[in-house]
Order: sequence, then C-alpha cells, then structure tokens
Amino acid sequence: DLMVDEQSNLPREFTEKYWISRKIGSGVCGEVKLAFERDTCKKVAVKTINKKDFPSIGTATRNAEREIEILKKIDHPCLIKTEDFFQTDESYYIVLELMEGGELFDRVKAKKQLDESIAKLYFYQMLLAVKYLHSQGIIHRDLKPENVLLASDNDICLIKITDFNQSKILEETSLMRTLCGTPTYLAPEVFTDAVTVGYGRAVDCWSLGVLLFVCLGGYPPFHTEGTDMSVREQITQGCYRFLPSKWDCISEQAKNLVKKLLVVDPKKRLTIEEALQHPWMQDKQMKTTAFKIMYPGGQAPSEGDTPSTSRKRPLDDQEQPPG
Ligand SMILES: Cc1n[nH]c(N)c1-c1cccs1
Repeated sequence: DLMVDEQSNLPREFTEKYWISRKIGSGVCGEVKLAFERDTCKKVAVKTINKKDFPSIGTATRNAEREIEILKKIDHPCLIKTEDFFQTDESYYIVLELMEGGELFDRVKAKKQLDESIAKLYFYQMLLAVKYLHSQGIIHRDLKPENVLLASDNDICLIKITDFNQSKILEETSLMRTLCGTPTYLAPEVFTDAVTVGYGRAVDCWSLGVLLFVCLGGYPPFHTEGTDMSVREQITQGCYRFLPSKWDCISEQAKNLVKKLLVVDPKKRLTIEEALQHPWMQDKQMKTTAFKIMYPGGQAPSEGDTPSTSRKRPLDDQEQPPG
C-alpha cells in the first residue's frame, strides 16, 4: 500500500503531487477539499471517501478500482471529470474537476428561484449530460441540486453533474458481495435483475423533473411542510402543487415539461430524448449559448453532443449545435 504522510494521513504519492487546502463542501460520500496540483498550480477538488462508511470486501475494492478506470474515461463537458485516484487502508481520495460556482442548491436558495431562461439553459445541459451517461450504461440514481455544480458565479455558466461515479461504485458492492458468494440458493432474477435493471433510466428522468421544479419554483415538489401526506405518499401518488405565488410568472410550456417528467408510471414518463424534443427546449438562442459554454473552442463533436460511442446512432438534430 501507499506510504502515508505523517502530518496529514494522506498518501505520500498524493501529497507529492497535490497541496491540499480548505474544505469546500461535503458530498454524499464524504468531504470535499480544494487542492492545488504542485507542478501546474491547477486548482482541483479532492473528495475523501472513508472506507469504513462503505463496507466493501477485497474483490469489491478491486472492482471499485476497475470502476474508477471506467469512470476516468467518461468525457462530457457537463460531467465532472475524475482526474486522479488514490487510496489508503482507510480511505479513497478522488481528485475531481473544480467548479468555482459551487452547488446549484446554494444558487437556487440564494436567488429564491431561477429566471426561466437560466433554468432552461442549466436544464438543457443536464439533459445532455444524463443522455451521455445513459449512453455509457451509467445510471446516476442520485440527481439533485447538491450534485449539480456551477463553473462560476455568473448566471450564464457551464454546469457539471457530479457523484455519478461513487454511487454506482459503492452501490455495486452489495450486489458484488452477493455474486461473490456461492449462488446455491440465489434466485435467477438476482442475476438478471442486476441493480441497473432495478434502476431503469427512468429514475433519472423523474429526478430531473424534481430538479427542474426546484430550479423554476424555488421549492421542492414533495416536502413535509403544510401537508399531512408523507413525502413517500406524495411521490408514489405524484401529488404536488404549482403554488400560484411562485409559478404564475412561469410559462405553460415549462410547467408542461415538469408535468410530463413527474409521471408516476415510468413507462409513461418522458424519456431524455423526448424531453430534448419538448417545445420548451426548442430555443435556438439558448442552445447557441449552451454550445458556446460547453465547447468554448468550438470543438463540438461532429456527431451531435454525445461523442460517438460503440453503437452507431442516428444524427439527432437536438444534439447538433443550432445551425
Ligand atoms: C467535486 C467538486 N468540484 N468542485 C466543487 N465545488 C465540488 C464539490 C462537490 C461537493 C461539494 S464541493
């Protein structure tokens, strides 16, 4: 295992490459600190995941490392890149891109609710990012404003989704533990219904609906205040309200997209592709702005927004930079 730096308990290989600074936030798996790459002074974010909080066995840990290799290959302008990875007996240290605008959660809280045009710009980037994740066989499963980061303090800015890696890596271990044992008594569906089948892509579309609701309305659709229904009942019954005081200034098209994502039956819920085709998304000016911030060097991939993957995909005008 890696030598450990006495003062900081960080792997020496890490401290030789990075200088760690102050805490900038906390993610679902642990804390996030600002760090500087010594050679370039480039700023990065370092997420520490304490292994004792996520029990895993030898093979699962090795699988987590293989997962990290897969996730290091993830490449989309609206997904946080995993830049480096270290571990000690106690913890994982994941070096990630730094986003100086912080979490979308804090931005919405500070502004009470986002202007519709800004919410649309952010949501379009989220749709493209999740579409790319799904094209790589990755389901996020934990999309929320805390996992959407902003590149700067400007309203018009790049957004990036984070935490799509750890949840997939960490959640797989329980399945791996099961599959590592002798399956003498294991039911067939455990093999076929791998976690990803249980977490169909539609779960991310629901979460995107909640995210859009929060960006536009400034409050969550399913909550504990002012109702005797549990949050679980509100969700399973699809019971939420557009409070007039918050939503009267918002277009019917925007509300319509929210309604078509917050559909309880996953088979009737809008897919990512359908959301990209929704009238509220047909906004050339917004898309022009989005592509300029996503591909500042004008280097948008020729095959629409999702770089070509192993499967040949029909050109989708939604992913092409507007003409
Ligand atoms: C990762 C990452 N890159 N840039 C920031 N601000 C983060 C944070 C995630 C969670 C809290 S801060």
